[in-house]
Amino acid sequence: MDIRDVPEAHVDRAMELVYLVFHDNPDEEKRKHHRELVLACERVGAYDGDTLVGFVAAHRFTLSVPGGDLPCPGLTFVSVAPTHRRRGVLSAMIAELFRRGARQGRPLAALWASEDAIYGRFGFSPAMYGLSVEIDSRRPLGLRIAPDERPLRLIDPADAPAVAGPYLDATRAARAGRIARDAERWTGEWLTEEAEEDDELSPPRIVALGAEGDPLAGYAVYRTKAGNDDTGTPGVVRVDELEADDAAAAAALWRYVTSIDLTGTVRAWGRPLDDPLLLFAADRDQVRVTGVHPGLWVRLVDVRAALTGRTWAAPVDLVLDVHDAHLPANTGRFRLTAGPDSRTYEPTGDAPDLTLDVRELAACYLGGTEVRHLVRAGLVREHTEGAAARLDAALRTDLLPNTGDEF
Ligand SMILES: CC(=O)SCCNC(=O)CCNC(=O)[C@H](O)C(C)(C)COP(=O)(O)OP(=O)(O)OC[C@H]1O[C@@H](n2cnc3c(N)ncnc32)[C@H](O)[C@@H]1OP(=O)(O)O
Repeated sequence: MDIRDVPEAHVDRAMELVYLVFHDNPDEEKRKHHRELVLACERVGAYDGDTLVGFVAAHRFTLSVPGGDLPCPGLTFVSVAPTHRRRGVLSAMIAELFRRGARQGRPLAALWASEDAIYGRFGFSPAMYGLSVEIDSRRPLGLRIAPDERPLRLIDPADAPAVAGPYLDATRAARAGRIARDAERWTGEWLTEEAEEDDELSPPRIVALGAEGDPLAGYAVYRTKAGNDDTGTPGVVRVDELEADDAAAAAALWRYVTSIDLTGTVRAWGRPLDDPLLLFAADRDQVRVTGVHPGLWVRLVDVRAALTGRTWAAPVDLVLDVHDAHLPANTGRFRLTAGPDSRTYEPTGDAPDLTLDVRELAACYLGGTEVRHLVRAGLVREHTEGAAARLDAALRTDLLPNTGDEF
């Protein structure tokens, strides 16, 4: 098997492989869109002779980490021909992407997993969890706080990247795990006329809080679906994104989406575990969490660059004994020292305070999982009492990591 770049001339073949393995047969417009997306990606293929039997595309993403941003390829369209499964094709393609990432200064990699069982073995872990929320909006939303009363205005989707884009950049900096979104990603992924998974949904609507000319206090992107009088099914509002300065601004936006005429259910997916809505809702029978799911999976491809590329909430000085089955440079004992202004991660011969796999480090990296919980689960070994708690204190972030940006 030959693992190499997939040239532009082979992109149609690559997409046929993708549609084959995902049981998909998209219309011409979607094919065109996928082609454009993939052309902008890094592309690795597995060739058996001249036949393309494996394919991975990697978006050239930037991910917010505590205190900054790091380059983070976003793996997608991962496909291996049914004739070539379980022969190590995916493993070989991932190994190639890791080698390139480490060489080219991209310390992270990320993906959304189609199946939980696939990616842990490659050192990926869910770095965050998301909530599905459903609100019964046949009655006014009960709130324990007063909503922000500034005016709400609808924004033309064509203006959203310019109006909401800078706002999103600011919220990205405040919450780790979020992908930078350029105008192409806004229009090509978030604001497509038709929702990919449900063609009954309306085009996207964008509502902003704050008078024209004033800075935004928040915005929501949502789509609606008409109800059915015959079956008594209420109309639905699907909230794709809702960002707000503070709880009062969030309350104003949730009140808006729950008061749209001819709808009776509001659904939101990928909400953060610490969503203030769940606390300021007056009636949790009205605002229900209907699911908790793993969010973005992250891999520390270059552990040193990843750990020194984020800021730390508390001083820490610990020896980590890290195991990485795929990237030997990450394996070994390293002393992590970090404080508000400095961070180092250097090889050491000192006795370890914690022993862990690179996969566990990925789970904790953005503050989405506590090291102590992994110690209790038998996945991290604590040699020095209190070491896990000290690492947790340093990893802690004000807001839990979250993104609903699925790719
Ligand atoms: C980010 C994304 O795009 S997610 C989408 C992933 N793609 C799909 O689900 C499409 C359909 N599936 C496929 O194309 C393929 O089955 C893939 C890509 C999931 C796996 O490709 P393969 O080449 O078969 O994987 P490979 O042979 O390298 O497997 C490596 C190991 O993972 C295991 N593995 C691979 N796929 C799975 C799976 N779906 N469930 C459980 N284990 C799996 C293999 O058994 C093997 O284990 P081993 O090392 O103990 O022997």
